[in-house]
Amino acid sequence: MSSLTPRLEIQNITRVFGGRTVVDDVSLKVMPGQVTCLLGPSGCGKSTTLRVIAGVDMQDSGNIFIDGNLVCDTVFRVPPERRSVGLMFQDFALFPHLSVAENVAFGLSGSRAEKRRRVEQLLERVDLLGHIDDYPHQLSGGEQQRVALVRALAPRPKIMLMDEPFSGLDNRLRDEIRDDTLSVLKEEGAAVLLVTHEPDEAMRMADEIALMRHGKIVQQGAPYNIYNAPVDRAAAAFFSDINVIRGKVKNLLTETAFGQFLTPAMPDGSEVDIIIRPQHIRIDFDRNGRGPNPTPETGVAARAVVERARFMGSESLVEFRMDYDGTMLKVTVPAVFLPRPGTAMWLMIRRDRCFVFPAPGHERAA
Ligand SMILES: Nc1ncnc2c1ncn2[C@@H]1O[C@H](COP(=O)(O)OP(=O)(O)OP(=O)(O)O)[C@@H](O)[C@H]1O
Repeated sequence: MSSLTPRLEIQNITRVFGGRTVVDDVSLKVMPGQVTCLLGPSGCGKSTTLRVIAGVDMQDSGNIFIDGNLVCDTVFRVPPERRSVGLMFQDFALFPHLSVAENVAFGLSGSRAEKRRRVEQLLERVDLLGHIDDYPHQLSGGEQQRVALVRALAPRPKIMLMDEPFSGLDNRLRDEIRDDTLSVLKEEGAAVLLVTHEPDEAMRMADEIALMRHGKIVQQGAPYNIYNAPVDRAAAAFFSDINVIRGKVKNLLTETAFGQFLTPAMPDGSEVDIIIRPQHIRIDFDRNGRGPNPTPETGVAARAVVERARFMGSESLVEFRMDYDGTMLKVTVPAVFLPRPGTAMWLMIRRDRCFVFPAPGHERAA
């Protein structure tokens, strides 16, 4: 096995329920020590993909390899317990009648002393050695989650499959447990495939994100790339609020309130959406009806009037109506900035942060 062999590889996995294709030709590789997040809206087929990899469900077509060895096609099938896969599912509760030590030791083989050493090592790692003889009902939700994590990791699985493992926890606790979990996973070196519908969670945990929609992976890459180079409008909108500036192509250019944009791939007369995230719009004050001078980076400034301003804690959200065509744009500004409704201001957009896509209904024209 070369160091380039993926720990997990799935090829063209398809799963159909009652005539409906729920997982549609999904291929994916996870390298040793890497955390990949399968991210997508509810019902897009993430959990089904994970269940197929775990071996608790079976694909209708496609192959699964672990360390380059086939573990399942539609004929041959290694049973789940022999795949060296650790599972941490939402509803994968601890055994209530077993102590913490017995829960963690559950999947372990070896002598009593060896098992005890591994249990103690892992419980110490997650600061729960003091609870080794407790029962699950004596632990908080966060503590139970950490026991479930080390129980899954105890037999040193090659792959950890995690399905929304933090969803039962409150926000503050969740951030802490996510970070702890990530460092334990990295130390143990397992390849991780984590299912989540929360972009923040995926960005926080993943080396690589596979964005899934309607059973298909629509984009895959490092969080930075997925966020900054989305494949389409829906992929952009999945990660944050977006603003849409619509225009019509004429002679390879699209005229907007912010000046002209090059839109060479779109035919004349077709409509395009220029997408910009709220944090990439800059604001400036009105100087007796005049705004800042154009720059290559931000293009032409456009006048707009404040409709609403809301304090959001670490930032403020200001909504503007553009003088140009009445389009509403959302802008986030760090710290407290709450201009009164009706205030005229000038907006500039970071041109390097704009994404241009064909408007809905104009996709084929591109
Ligand atoms: N055993 C099954 N029989 C029939 N339909 C199923 C079965 N399992 C899943 N489905 C359907 O397949 C679709 C995808 O489900 P899946 O649980 O994989 O989605 P998901 O992306 O993980 O969503 P969620 O985040 O809500 O769990 C859903 O519409 C679901 O109802």
